[in-house]
Amino acid sequence: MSLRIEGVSKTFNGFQALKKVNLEVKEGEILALLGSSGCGKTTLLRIIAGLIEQTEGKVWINETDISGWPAQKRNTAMVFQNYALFPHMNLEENIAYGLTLKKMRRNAIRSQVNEVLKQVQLDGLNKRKIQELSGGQKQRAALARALITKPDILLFDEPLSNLDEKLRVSMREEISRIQRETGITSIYVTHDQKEAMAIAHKIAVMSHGEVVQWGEPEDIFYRPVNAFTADFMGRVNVFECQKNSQGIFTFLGKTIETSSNSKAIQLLLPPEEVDIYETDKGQLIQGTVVAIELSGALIHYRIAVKNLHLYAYRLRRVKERIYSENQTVWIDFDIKTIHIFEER
Ligand SMILES: Nc1ncnc2c1ncn2[C@@H]1O[C@H](COP(=O)(O)OP(=O)(O)OP(=O)(O)O)[C@@H](O)[C@H]1O
Repeated sequence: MSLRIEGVSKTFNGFQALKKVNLEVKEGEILALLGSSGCGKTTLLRIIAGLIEQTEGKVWINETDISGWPAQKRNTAMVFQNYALFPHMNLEENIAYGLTLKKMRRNAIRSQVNEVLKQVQLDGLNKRKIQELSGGQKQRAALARALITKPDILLFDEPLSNLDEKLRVSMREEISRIQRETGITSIYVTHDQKEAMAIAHKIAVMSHGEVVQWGEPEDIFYRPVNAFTADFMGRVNVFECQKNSQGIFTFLGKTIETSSNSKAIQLLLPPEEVDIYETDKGQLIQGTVVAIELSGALIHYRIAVKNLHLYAYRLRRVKERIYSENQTVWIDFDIKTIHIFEER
């Protein structure tokens, strides 16, 4: 099933939480709604589920306008951060709950429960009490409970926020796998850009109730439309650049080719594109290492160059030369790797 959000706005007592949001999720795809707290992600999810009603706009599933439909008619299922499992029921009863409401036969329920338990790799734990499950297992249980209803649209509301980093990584792989296998069109709310990049076919970056940019993860990461998206995607090295007296934009002595008519542009110099040298090989730019941070297999250098500070990320390999604080270094980058923002 495909999902389309058309000009959806939501106002709560005069406060506009969503402003004319337009989005589309193709059949079988995951769209990540990415944004900081309060930007309207959950509100949009709840509108799709039919838990609240939009002030204006429409929600379409395939070619059907479901805007006025009650939640129970929509065939969506939600997976929550806090699992929302029933503590007085065991695992099997929790998962069967949606089907018992539909008054299905017990044998049919049992076989479907076993099937989804297998899918989320909890098979054999049917009689476990909820409080005897780990955080990761509870999240699998919550997913199983959503899957058993065979929803047209799966809605994930920050499902991994309560888990530690290692478990988050393995669970997002798991969600990806299950989503691929079932092919259920999904929306995944998160404030974590890494999670969004890892899991989604498309990402919508939201701010103050609006979609700032919407596209493939690679586009959003490498070609953010403005400094807000760049910052949200964890991209450092955003600079402003003025036209010189000859009407040319230059950055650290290099000429930028652009057809921009404005007096100033904003650009991103990807930190992974900055090379560092110990000695001047000619045409290099002199700087001083101001700070060094180790981030897993990467070394983040902050380097003072002329009147600005820029970051250079290098892979921390055994053979890699490691520079020290206050060391004079020379840097270089290919001017073609800079990205100029469309919007300011
Ligand atoms: N029922 C409500 N009444 C009044 N204001 C609300 C209501 N629900 C949400 N809001 C407001 O709408 C805005 C968007 O809220 P929403 O929960 O959608 O944000 P979010 O992006 O999901 O944030 P978080 O990541 O913190 O969950 C917030 O400013 C919130 O306070």
